[in-house]
Amino acid sequence: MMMKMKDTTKSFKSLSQTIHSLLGFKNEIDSTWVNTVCDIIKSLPSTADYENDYDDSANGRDDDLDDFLIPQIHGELAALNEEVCRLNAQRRQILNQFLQLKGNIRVFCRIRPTINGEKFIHVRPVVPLDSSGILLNFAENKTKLYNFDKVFPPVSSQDEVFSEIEPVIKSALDGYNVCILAYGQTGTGKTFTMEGNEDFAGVVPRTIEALFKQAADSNHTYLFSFSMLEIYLGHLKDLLIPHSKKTSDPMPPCLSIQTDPNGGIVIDNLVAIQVSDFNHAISFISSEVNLGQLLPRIPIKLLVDLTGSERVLKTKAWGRRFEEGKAINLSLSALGDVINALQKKNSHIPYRNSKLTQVLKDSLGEDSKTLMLIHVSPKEDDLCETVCSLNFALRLRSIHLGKTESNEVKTMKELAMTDLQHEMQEIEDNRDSLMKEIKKLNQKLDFLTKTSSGLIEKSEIEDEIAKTPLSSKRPRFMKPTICSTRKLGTGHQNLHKKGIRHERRKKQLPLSRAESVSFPIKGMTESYSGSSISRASYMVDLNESEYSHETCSFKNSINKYKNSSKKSTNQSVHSSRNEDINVSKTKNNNNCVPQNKRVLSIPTHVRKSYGKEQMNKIDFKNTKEGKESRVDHSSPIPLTNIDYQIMPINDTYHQDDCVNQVDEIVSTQETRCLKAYEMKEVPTSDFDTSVKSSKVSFLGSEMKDYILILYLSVLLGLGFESLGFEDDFFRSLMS
Ligand SMILES: Nc1ncnc2c1ncn2[C@@H]1O[C@H](COP(=O)(O)OP(=O)(O)OP(=O)(O)O)[C@@H](O)[C@H]1O
Repeated sequence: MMMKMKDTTKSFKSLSQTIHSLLGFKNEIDSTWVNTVCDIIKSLPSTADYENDYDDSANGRDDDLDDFLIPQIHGELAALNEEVCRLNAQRRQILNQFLQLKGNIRVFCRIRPTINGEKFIHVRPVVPLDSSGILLNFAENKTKLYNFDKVFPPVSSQDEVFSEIEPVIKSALDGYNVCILAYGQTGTGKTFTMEGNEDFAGVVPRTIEALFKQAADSNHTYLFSFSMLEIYLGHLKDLLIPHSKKTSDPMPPCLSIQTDPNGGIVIDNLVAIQVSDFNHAISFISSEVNLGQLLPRIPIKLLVDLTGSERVLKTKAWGRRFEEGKAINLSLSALGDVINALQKKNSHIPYRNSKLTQVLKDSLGEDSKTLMLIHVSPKEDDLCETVCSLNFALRLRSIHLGKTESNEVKTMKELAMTDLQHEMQEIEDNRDSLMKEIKKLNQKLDFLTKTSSGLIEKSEIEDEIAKTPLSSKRPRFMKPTICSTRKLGTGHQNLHKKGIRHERRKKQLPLSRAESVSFPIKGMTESYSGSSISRASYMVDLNESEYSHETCSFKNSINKYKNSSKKSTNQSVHSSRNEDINVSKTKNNNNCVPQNKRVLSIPTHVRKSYGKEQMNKIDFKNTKEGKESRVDHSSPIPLTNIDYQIMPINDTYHQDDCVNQVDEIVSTQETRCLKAYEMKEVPTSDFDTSVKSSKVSFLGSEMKDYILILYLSVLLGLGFESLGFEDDFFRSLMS
């Protein structure tokens, strides 16, 4: 405790020196205000305390205890992992039993609701009876009953459809081949079911999400890769390879269907892109036929959106469309034959009759789970197509059912399935809680092993810090001292602690500036105005010579602008604290800049306060009327590079005496850095035309002075703001 007090007092003692040296105001500034600040800080709990505590606990821990704890945790982990493996195997087995009871090949039927004011003239041609039956009114007083494994009536939701599919998706991660096919006439909702739309996500995005979630929850590492294959007129096409537009473009490599030594199907030359997360994966989904592949050694070809199954004659197609129709029907018929033969357990399965069935060979095999989603239209006009689709389904189903089951058998089956479902849920819950325990123990183990070897991850410490009450954190006032120690060359913190602070700043900054930062967004079609940027956070970004904060701000601003209403051109929006840096707007889409560029301009009121004379000293290269100034930030920027982008708004910065006192501090390094920037275009609507033609060197001493003062003020402002000293205090400091 004494140690802590001593350290903290030392920091406070150096505070006045720090402030004096930062400002170069040694003689002018009355130290009473510094003492006042010190008193306030003393009364506040400090994260220095926390960090000392942390260090104490890390350094002063009993090594013998570690030696005892680490093997004990290893033992616990091994036991838990074993139990998880056991539960996984049990769950896999039960899921498989459940799916076998349900049927490895199942046929569902979804009836599209009426859309766009569709009306029935006579009777409804397709009437859902219950969860598995459909009544078809195909002629006056003539009906036919069709049974399915599941019927989704027009009112059924995407959720309901997916809940039936989900167990099959789970079994894909258990190593079973899975194939989900959407079949039906054009316009019956195949794409709606498979892809859905923004409001009603379909099977594809839900499946991908479920796969990633399940992979994340499991204690195995999965590698996902994506391929997209289209079968058109009997030819294979890789949808991940862009279409060649010119004849001179190189031809994409030929795709061919091969069989690997294990009997699995491999498409030679098909591009497979490794996907890291859900969003990455989903960005690839847009094709007619999507074949997903899951590695390692668990190939699943799923989510197949088949082309419309309508009869060629009905469509009155000719030429290429006729050929298309023929090819589609041939492959669908071949698919029916394959499923038919599989259901009959024939010794010969006619996979080779079409490219579609060749590609799907291993997904339609004996151990695979296949779901066929038949889509039908509710319209009378489509009755013939509906009959065709239902008969296609019937062909698959009738064999599948073989001997009809008695009601008793059906009920028993259902009861058994419900039991299995409960059992599975219980196992999953148990496994989840074990996984949580494993995670905790792993964290503990990491901490122990790293602290005993002196390696503590920043993030772990951050976590610990985040857990401590806010009041125990060090006020941000102390941050400028890091900068000052750097400037004065008296840095004493070890890298580890610097890392903590840097990381912590990263976490804190967006909070302090999320409301006030904006950058132009690529692709914005409307003009918008940028809002002011928090000087404090901005300066810290540059001070660290890093752009991670900037990126974060940029993302914030993108989100902000995505959500915000459009604002008028040339209107500068400022944060509540009259911030000093203004980031301008683009006027039209063409002027939008890449993400690594920022558009900066000087708002009218700043220009006014700055004065024409000072503005004339700015060297705006390539200035053009009506356009924006562009600054390339793609290369790292040293500490003071920001200089000529910052325009002080607050009049207090204009005091000449301040300017004179900091003059000598402006280094030649800044001059060099300034040249790294190119300010190409500046909005001229409010500008004096003399600014445009001005080629006077920017490095006027007054400008440099303003900039430096602003910089120093910002450093101090960081701390004062945290202490509750807002602008008033900041201004009084400057004056
Ligand atoms: N269950 C549903 N609920 C609401 N709208 C639906 C539903 N099913 C289909 N639709 C709508 O019907 C229209 C046709 O659906 P969709 O494009 O999915 O048909 P499709 O069978 O994929 O056609 P194609 O074979 O031409 O690709 C779309 O506007 C779709 O939004």
